[in-house]
Amino acid sequence: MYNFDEIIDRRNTNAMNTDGFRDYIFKADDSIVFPYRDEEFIRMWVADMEFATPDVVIDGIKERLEKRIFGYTRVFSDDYYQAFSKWCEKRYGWHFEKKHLVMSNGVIPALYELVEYICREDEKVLFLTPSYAYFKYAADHNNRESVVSDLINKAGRYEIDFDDLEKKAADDKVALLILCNPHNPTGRVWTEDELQKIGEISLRHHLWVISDEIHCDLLRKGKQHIPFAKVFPNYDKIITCMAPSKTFNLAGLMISNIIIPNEELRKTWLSRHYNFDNPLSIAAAQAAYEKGEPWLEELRDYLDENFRITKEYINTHLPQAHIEISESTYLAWVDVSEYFSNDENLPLFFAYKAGVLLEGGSMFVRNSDGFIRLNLACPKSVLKEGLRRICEAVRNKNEEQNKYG
Ligand SMILES: Cc1ncc(COP(=O)(O)O)c(C/N=C2\CONC2=O)c1O
Repeated sequence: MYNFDEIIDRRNTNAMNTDGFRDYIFKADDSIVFPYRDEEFIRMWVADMEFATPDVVIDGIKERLEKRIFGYTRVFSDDYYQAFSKWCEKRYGWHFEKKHLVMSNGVIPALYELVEYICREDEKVLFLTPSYAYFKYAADHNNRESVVSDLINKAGRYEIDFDDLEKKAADDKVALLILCNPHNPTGRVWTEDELQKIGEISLRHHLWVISDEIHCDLLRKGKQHIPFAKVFPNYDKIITCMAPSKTFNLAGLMISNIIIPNEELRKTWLSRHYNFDNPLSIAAAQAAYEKGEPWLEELRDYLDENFRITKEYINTHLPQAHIEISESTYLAWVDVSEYFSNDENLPLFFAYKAGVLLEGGSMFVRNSDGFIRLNLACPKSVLKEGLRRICEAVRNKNEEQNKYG
């Protein structure tokens, strides 16, 4: 019913995806001159999608536009809470109180604020690696120390080293665990047993836990998301971050749901946070939660097929690479270490040699050398061209190496 094969021109939309890659991936290094015009790149890097947001969301925005006044706005009406809370109850069997919900213009801005509100200046932030780099930046921004616990890669399935996590959590100065649930970049969907163990460690060491669940709606068919707070309903030091931004391709509308059950922390948030919201974003998010489910289910089918295509193609054309189908997200995590030395700048190699923009290597804090992360949320025709270019560039590199030693 929905056309995910449509190629949509994003030029002249101020999109990070098309216009921000030199700054973000290559640190605005003007000495790098690529043999590709910007529009010739296949873009598989930043985590937003090449698909139009659902028609029901656009209709919701249009309906609000027709009210024609866009003054100071906040989520006052019960409608928004009803839409989002019903979404969580239906899809995750999880209920939270209306007074616990606060709004943020992004999960990352929320992390930046919450690290400051939760951690004293000499306290530390703990998270699992490889990691989305902004978990570290949230600590750095607040001059709080980061402590990391490396995930263990068991033949492509990442698992938590609970002994190491416990050891790090036992440090009296570690005050906060930022949990990525589901996990970016490995795609893991944590099981109830894993969440139980994480929670037991957190409670034993009196940690605050921010459970960043921004990817929770984008699971492979058959997988089930479990909100961390659902496993520990009586522990009020858990903050849950969810949003329509990844699910419905709305990241530019800057609206996220932050659930803070702890009264004191919520009071701090409400007194310190700039507590106004964009009226068009509220309308978009509410429409998404009320009417977006059919689109989401078709999107999930499309992404599942994109993962199948990607695994098959890489297994065929790069036999020494290793890829497992991610349990969640639209991000494939590919081990290409057999083809590269550890110090290779993978994003630079693939941008220059393949005309593909991707993230990888040291962009995920640590425990990620030799890996590339591919955004598969694009039309199949674009995906296939990107995979063709990636594999051809690696094969050519290999042939050159074999020829010249
Ligand atoms: C785990 C996680 N949390 C938060 C965010 C961003 O939240 P926002 O501030 O947009 O609400 C992202 C986006 N991840 C991205 C964005 O580009 N590349 C990534 O891996 C994410 O992966």
